[in-house]
Parts: sequence; C-alpha cells; structure tokens
Amino acid sequence: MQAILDAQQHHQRRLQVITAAVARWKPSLPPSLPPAPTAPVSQPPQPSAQTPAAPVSNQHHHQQQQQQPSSSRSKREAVKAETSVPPTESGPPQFLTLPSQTQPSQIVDDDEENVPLDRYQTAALQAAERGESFFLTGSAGVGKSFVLRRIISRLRKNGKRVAVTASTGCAAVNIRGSTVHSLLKLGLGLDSHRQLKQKASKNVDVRRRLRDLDVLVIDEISMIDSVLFDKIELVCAYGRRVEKELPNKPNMWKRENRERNRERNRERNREKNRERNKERNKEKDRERNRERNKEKDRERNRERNRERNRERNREKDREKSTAAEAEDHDESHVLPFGGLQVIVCGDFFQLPPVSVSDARHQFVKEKFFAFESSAWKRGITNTFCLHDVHRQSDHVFIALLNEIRLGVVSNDTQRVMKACGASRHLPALELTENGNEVHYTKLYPFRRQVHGENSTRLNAIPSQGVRYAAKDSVTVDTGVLNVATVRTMLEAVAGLRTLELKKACRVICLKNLDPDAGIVNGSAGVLIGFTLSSVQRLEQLEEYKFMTQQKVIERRKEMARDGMFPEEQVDLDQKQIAKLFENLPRDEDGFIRLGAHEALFSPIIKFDNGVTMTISEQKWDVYGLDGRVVGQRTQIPLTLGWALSIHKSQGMTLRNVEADVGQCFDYGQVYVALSRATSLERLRLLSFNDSKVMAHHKVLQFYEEMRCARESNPVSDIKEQTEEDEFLVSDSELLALTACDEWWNASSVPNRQMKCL
Ligand SMILES: Nc1ncnc2c1ncn2[C@@H]1O[C@H](COP(=O)(O)OP(=O)(O)OP(=O)(O)O)[C@@H](O)[C@H]1O
Repeated sequence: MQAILDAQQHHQRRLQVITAAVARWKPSLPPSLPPAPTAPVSQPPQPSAQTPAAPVSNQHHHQQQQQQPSSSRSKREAVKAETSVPPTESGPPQFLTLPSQTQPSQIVDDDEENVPLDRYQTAALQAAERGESFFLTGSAGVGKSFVLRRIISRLRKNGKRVAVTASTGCAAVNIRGSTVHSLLKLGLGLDSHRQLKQKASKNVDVRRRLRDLDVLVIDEISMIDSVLFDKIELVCAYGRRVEKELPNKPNMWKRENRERNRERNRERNREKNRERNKERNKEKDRERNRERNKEKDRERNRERNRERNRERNREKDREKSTAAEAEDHDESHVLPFGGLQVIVCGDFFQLPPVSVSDARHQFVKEKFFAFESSAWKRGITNTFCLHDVHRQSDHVFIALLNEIRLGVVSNDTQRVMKACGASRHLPALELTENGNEVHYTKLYPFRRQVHGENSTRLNAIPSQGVRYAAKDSVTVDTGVLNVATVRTMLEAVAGLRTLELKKACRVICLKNLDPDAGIVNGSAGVLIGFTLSSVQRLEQLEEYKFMTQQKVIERRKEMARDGMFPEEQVDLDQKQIAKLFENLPRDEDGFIRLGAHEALFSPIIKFDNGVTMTISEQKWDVYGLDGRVVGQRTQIPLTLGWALSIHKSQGMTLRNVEADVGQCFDYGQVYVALSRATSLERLRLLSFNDSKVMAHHKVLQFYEEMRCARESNPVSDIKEQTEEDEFLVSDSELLALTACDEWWNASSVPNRQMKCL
C-alpha cells in the first residue's frame, strides 16, 4: 500500500512538472473536442530524463507489418514526426505528439538485428542466454515478439536448438514459427492426460523432436488455457523421457516382487504349520470332544476363512500402494517440461483463451489462464516485464491504451475515441515496398462480419472469379463423435467450404506452405492471377467449340485481363485454353465453379514479403478421441484478407486500422484491436462502446501480485540497475498501474468506469 502511495505521490510530482507541457498542447486540440476533464489516468506523462531514448518503432518490417511504409519513407516520416504537427485542415481530429522517451533520438538501420534493444529487452535477452526459463510480458507494442525473435536468433547462434511456437497461426508467423499444437501434435488439444502420455511416449516423431531440443518458445501465451498448458508440459516431459533415466523402475519392481514372494511363502508355511497343529489337536480331541466341538470347529473354520480373506486383502493393498509409490517416485523425477528451457511470452490483458470443455466443443464461460496451471507454478519461475512502448510514440495514445488495457475508460479517453469515430477523415494510402497496395485493415469481433466485409470487397472487383468447393469426407463410424460434430470441427480448423477468388483480391494463407520462404499460416498477399494445375484434364472436356484464330486471341486477352493465365505460366495451345475457358461450368452469378479435387486453376499469390507462389489444394484432418482420422477436407488454403477478426490480428502491427469494437464480447478484445494501430491519426473506429472495455479480475490480480513481488525485490527483472533508475515502471505504465491501484482501493465505489467482470 505504501508503495502504491509512493508511486502516486511521485506521479503527482511529475504531473506538476508537466503542467507546462500540457498547457502547450491543450489549446491546440481540435475544436470538436470538449474541454479536458481532470482525470489523472489519461494525462500525458512527462518524459523521463533517466530513461534512454528508444529508436522509433515504425522502421522495422516483419511479415505482419505489411502496411509499414518503405524504409526510406518511414525514416523520412520518423524525422517528420519528431519535428512537426499533423495537419489540421482535414477537419476531424488531429493529435499532437509530445516529445517522449520512446520517440526516436536517432534513425537506426532497418535490419532488425541492428536495432538496439531497450534496457528491459536487454535484461530478458541476457536471462535467455543464461539458460533461464521465464515469462516475458508487458503491454502491447513494447516489443515482446521483437525481442523474442532476437532471443531466438541469439540462442541459435550460440548452438542451442530452439523450437519456436505460438498459440495461433498468425502469432506464429510473427515470430517465424509454427503453432504449439502442430509441434507437439496436440490436434485440438482435447486428448486426456492418459492419451497424451501414451501418444507422447509412442510417437517417435514427437519424441525425437523433443529430445533434440534445448529451448521451447511459446508466444501469445494469453490464449493458451491452464489445461492446455499442463498438457504441453506433460507431452514435453513424457516425450523427452529417456528409458535409462527412469528411476530404476524395473529393478525396483524386481525387488518389490521378490519381497512380496518371500512374505507370501512365509505366510503359507506359517499357515501350514498352524494347520498341522490344529489337525493334530483335533485328532487327539476328536474322540473326546467330537460332539461337543463340532460347533466350535465350524466356527473356527469360519474364522480361519475370514482371516485368510483379510490377509489376502492386505496383500492386495500392499501391492497397490507399492505400485502407486513407484509411480509417484517416477513422476517426481520428471523435470518440468522434461528439463527444457521454456520462454513464454504474452500479455494476459490481451485475448484470453477460448476454453473448450470437451470433444463436443462446448464452450466454458469460466476462464482458466495458463498462469493458474501447475505446469506454470513448477516451470515458470521468473518474469521479465518490458515497459518502453515502441509501436506507438504518441503519449496520449499510449496512456489511453494503458487505461483500456486495465478496463478503464476515462472521460479523456471517451473524447479521443469519439474524435476517432466513423466520420473522421483518414490520410491517403501508400504502396508497400514490393508493390502491393496498402489498405486500411478492418478489424471485427465476429467472423461473420469479417466474411461480410470481404465478400463486399470481392464483389466490387469486376473481373472473372473462380469458386473452389471443398471436398469433405467424414467417417461414419466416428466413435462417440457424431458426423455433425466432425463437420463442425472441420469448419473450425480447415479451410473454407466455398472459396471465391478474383484477380487483385487480398488473401491470407491458412497453412504452413513453405516456412523457409516465410509462407506460413497467416501470411498475407495479393492474388495476381490463376494458372492451370491439371493440363491433362483438358482432353477430358467433351464439348469442343471451334474458334477462329481471331476469337482465340480475343478470348486470350480477356482471360489475361481477368488474371486467368499470366503469360509466364501458360505454354498451352491457345485453342486448348480458349476451349477450356469456354466450357468450364459456371454458377448463375458467373463464377467458374470448381471442386478442389478437380481444380483446373490454381491461384498465384504475391505475398507481402515479396515471395510469389502458386497455391495448390491442401488437406486438413480431424481426429477422433481414439486418434483415428474421422474427417478430412481438401481445399485451397486461402481466405480473403481485407478484413480480419480481432482474434486473428493479435500480435500484428498495422499501420492503417479501421476497427469495429462496439460489439466486442471478450476480455481484452477492444484493447487488442486498438493497440494494433501505430498512431491515432491512422485509426478509425467504426463503433465504440465503453462497456465492452473489459479486463479479467484474475489477470488484474496476477499482475498486481507480480508488481508487489517486484517492488519487494526491485532488481529481479533488471539485473544491472543503476542508481538513477528511480522506478522500474515507465511513466505510461505508472499511470496505468495507478489506475489499477485506484480500482483495487475503491472497488466498492459504485458507478466507476472500470469494467471488471
Ligand atoms: N528496441 C526497439 N527499437 C525499435 N523498435 C522496436 C524495438 N522493440 C520493438 N520495436 C518495434 O515495436 C513494434 C511492436 O513490437 P512487437 O510487435 O514485438 O510488440 P509486442 O509487445 O509483441 O506487441 P503485442 O503484444 O501487441 O503482440 C514493432 O514495430 C517493432 O519493430
């Protein structure tokens, strides 16, 4: 509590110092904005003299940063951002950028490897090199994935074998890895612990993969729930177990068996002797007491039987407890994650896990975060928190995001959100380095909204389209799963049932097609044309229309215009092509209709990383509870990419964003959508509803506990802290944490604006 008060006092002191700066920029707020209220949370913080200036964020390109400008352009803009104020003429809001500790003090090389890390990132890198397992966290845009990529490349340079994974395909693209599910062959993650143990011990591929590994990296950990995290740990532990390392289990069993046999023999001998004696006595007394003892004998026999049964039961119990002891002994010798160095990264204030209770895909409302799992408690013992925001440089935007992260919407934030509303004017678009057109990425909470937007954009393209129908096969005998469930699972994990594509449409790849070339699940690009994938099928076409040479040429031109046959791809006889094009089956709306299994056209995609690739159909499998394939879909692994779901966008940096956050339904969803943008100037909100800004109480508590622990041991995450470092938290984070403290202190006060469910 004292620490919180100290932090608040410090913040008050700083606020006094920055009053002058605030006074400088406040009058220049757009006239449409109402006067600023005095809520402390949203005041822009004062730049810290002690914090080293960090380089500008917008200069680096990774695969998701398709909307970043070219390097020279970004450098020009970075310089401009330091010296100028955004234009005001356009009417709608302008946002002043205050000089800040996170603004660029120098222009750095575009090559990510050469970009200097901030002090928090450096501390994490050093810990990784020391072989520590830890949790890397911080708000959106502090460079978690960025430093993770640096850690991975440094560890690999040091000769370590690193598996790079993330909870979702898109997040995996961001760090050039695969999903944790595909690395460990977890399928949908619905197997029981026993099934997983068996699979992990038997699956040679997974065992080999895990045994050859030194480090496991998992990004976007917030979307992995506690049950799945425990399963990941279990598979790692069992997959990496080497027989000779087992705690002498066979010998132990032998010893136990020997002792048990000896005891049994002893017991048997004792029993025999007792029997013999009794028999002798009986013989002696028989004559004398026959009549009298008849009843007694019977009683004694009964007693003997009871005793024997009791002895037998005791024996069984002993056996059971020995087996359990052996098992316990065995388990306790398995190191967390089988001894792997594990680096998990993410921000639990972002999207939480989608909890699925069982194979029937029933959604559970209660959230169980990875930090609640026993694997976390055993394996993740250290935390590194990054504080310098690199994605955004505008302090107003950073403070606003920090509020929203904690579920707070102050009056200031409401004003800014209003100013970013649907009616605002947006700056003009540019071209990316490789010539793909930059566009405003629309972010929606629901998949149907994403689909609607993408369909509208596709319909607006006048050229000829191709429709691909998926080929599904579902096993009738699916065990406990019914066919409908398998179909639902296919819809959830596989490509689209019907995919429509046209030249110049924007697409996203749904499979890891060529990880070495950077074409993985989540890669975005533009369709530049179609090619023929199955030339032989030409001969199978029955209808044949003879065409004049002139007609063929005209048709050919038409087809090239629609992107059907890019010149370099077609070396067929023109008549054949024309014939093919004429005779293809069409839907009523003019789309050429193709079944994926008999696809004649394959789309050619120019991806944003510059790679051009012809995409052919791929297979997705769905497994039953017994591990058998129960469903399969064959389809072109693409989906339209003008609009994205907010879930898919987590981890991305988007230069131009239009977000529809008014109907968000999950914790952290609004925060994720808004924090993808790099500036308020290029952010438009199609809708906003402050009741949808939510932070989960478990997450608030988790971070609060972490902060308390950090304060009681302030050098835990920065080993080389100098005396000048008065605070471990940056100004923006201090504002946010103060808001958090306020909430904790006054959570009983009604009508607060923090939404905490
Ligand atoms: N030390 C740095 N210097 C300059 N730019 C940086 C630095 N660290 C990160 N960045 C830039 O900041 C932006 C955000 O980085 P990154 O995507 O890694 O953030 P993040 O913390 O993973 O965000 P999120 O939680 O939203 O996934 C990127 O454009 C990245 O290039």
